[in-house]
Amino acid sequence: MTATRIEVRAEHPYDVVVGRGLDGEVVSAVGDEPRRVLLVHPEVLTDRAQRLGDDLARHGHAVHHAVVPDAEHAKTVDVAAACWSRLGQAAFTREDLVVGLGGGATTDLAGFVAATWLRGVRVVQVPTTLLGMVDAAVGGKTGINTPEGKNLVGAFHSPVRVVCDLDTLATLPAADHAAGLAEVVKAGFIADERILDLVEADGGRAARDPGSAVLRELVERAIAVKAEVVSADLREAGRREFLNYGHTLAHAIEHAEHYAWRHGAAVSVGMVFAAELAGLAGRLPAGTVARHREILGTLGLPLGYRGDRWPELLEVMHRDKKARGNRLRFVVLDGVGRPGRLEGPDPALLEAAYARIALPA
Ligand SMILES: NC(=O)c1ccc[n+]([C@@H]2O[C@H](COP(=O)([O-])OP(=O)(O)OC[C@H]3O[C@@H](n4cnc5c(N)ncnc54)[C@H](O)[C@@H]3O)[C@@H](O)[C@H]2O)c1
Ligand SMILES: O=C(O)C(=O)C[C@@H](O)[C@H](O)[C@H](O)COP(=O)(O)O
Ligand SMILES: [Zn+2]
Repeated sequence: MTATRIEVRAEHPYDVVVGRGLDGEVVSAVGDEPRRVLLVHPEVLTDRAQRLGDDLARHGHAVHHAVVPDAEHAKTVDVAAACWSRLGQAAFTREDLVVGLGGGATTDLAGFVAATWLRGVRVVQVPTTLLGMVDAAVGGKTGINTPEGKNLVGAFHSPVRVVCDLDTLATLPAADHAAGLAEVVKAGFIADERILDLVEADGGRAARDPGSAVLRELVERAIAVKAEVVSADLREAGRREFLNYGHTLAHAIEHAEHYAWRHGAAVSVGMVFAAELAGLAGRLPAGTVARHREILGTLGLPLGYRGDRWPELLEVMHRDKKARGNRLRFVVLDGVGRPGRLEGPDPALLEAAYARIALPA
């Protein structure tokens, strides 16, 4: 099956390549001249990293492996510093490259290391989770967490290519697959209703099948949504905020759970909350609010969170990047494909919306 190429027009244009058996796309993105390559990956992907590293070495590149902690544990200043040390010891120059191989946490870290080393070296992103393919590795947002919150330190740094090899999804645990579908559904609600129709068609079965043609269409559609938004507003001066649908509450939940929750699971809860908020504000019909619960529920994603944690969540949400001064700002929908903002909502409205998703402790 031929690969699909979706272009992102950022500081430089680059392709997101979707297909199967795509290691050659990584090698060609690194280029013909011999380079030093830092291949950043978690231990769970060592075999895959070894194969890719050998391939790069056969093409004359000097490959250095940086094995980083799994999942969100990778997104710390200590791990970034360990990567900078590897780059320094191997005398990486501005001609050399970083390759991020892994889920969104790994590609966020690898992108951040590339953004900061010598004030910016090239990065090739090779996402191995559904979430990484449809969202995290695309668009050049890179970052790490601090004790105060998620993604509080980072940089916009576009990759030179994103290589989405669907074969890698065969080993992805079902819960991580579902988490990725949450971001796919997000793209559907903000910009592409066909995504929602596809998920609904068979009660989500095809979407949950990593080998299905439906999943491939969902992946390509979600990437197309992100590529279009990022091409129009790379640095989030306006429209890019819509990609943050559901994330204001989601990031606070992840923080409250010390990152034991998957990002996509938290985004699912965050979208239900945002839908309830828009419903109570009189902006979204009850049927569309219910559609959030139906679709996300079908995919086995959570729809609520502990009621007793509201004060803590509210405090953390004030550190959201969309907040201005003491005013919270939420992305809400005025309909499917019609995202907008809710600025400085009345605290009673927020609490009422939260009451609708609150679960017993
Ligand atoms: N930069 C962005 O625009 C952006 C967008 C969305 C999400 N994110 C970030 O992405 C992260 C979440 O990404 P994620 O959901 O990919 O989680 P993750 O990176 O934590 O990966 C999930 C799990 O899957 C494992 N894994 C990865 N590939 C595998 C494979 N092929 N087979 C088996 N196991 C595999 C990982 O080791 C990990 O345990 C969060 O940190 C989130 O903030 C960033
Ligand atoms: O690309 C974007 O822009 C997004 O907001 C995509 C989100 O899915 C993603 O989780 C992002 O990392 C959140 O960004 P942040 O700016 O809120 O840290
Ligand atoms: Zn996200």
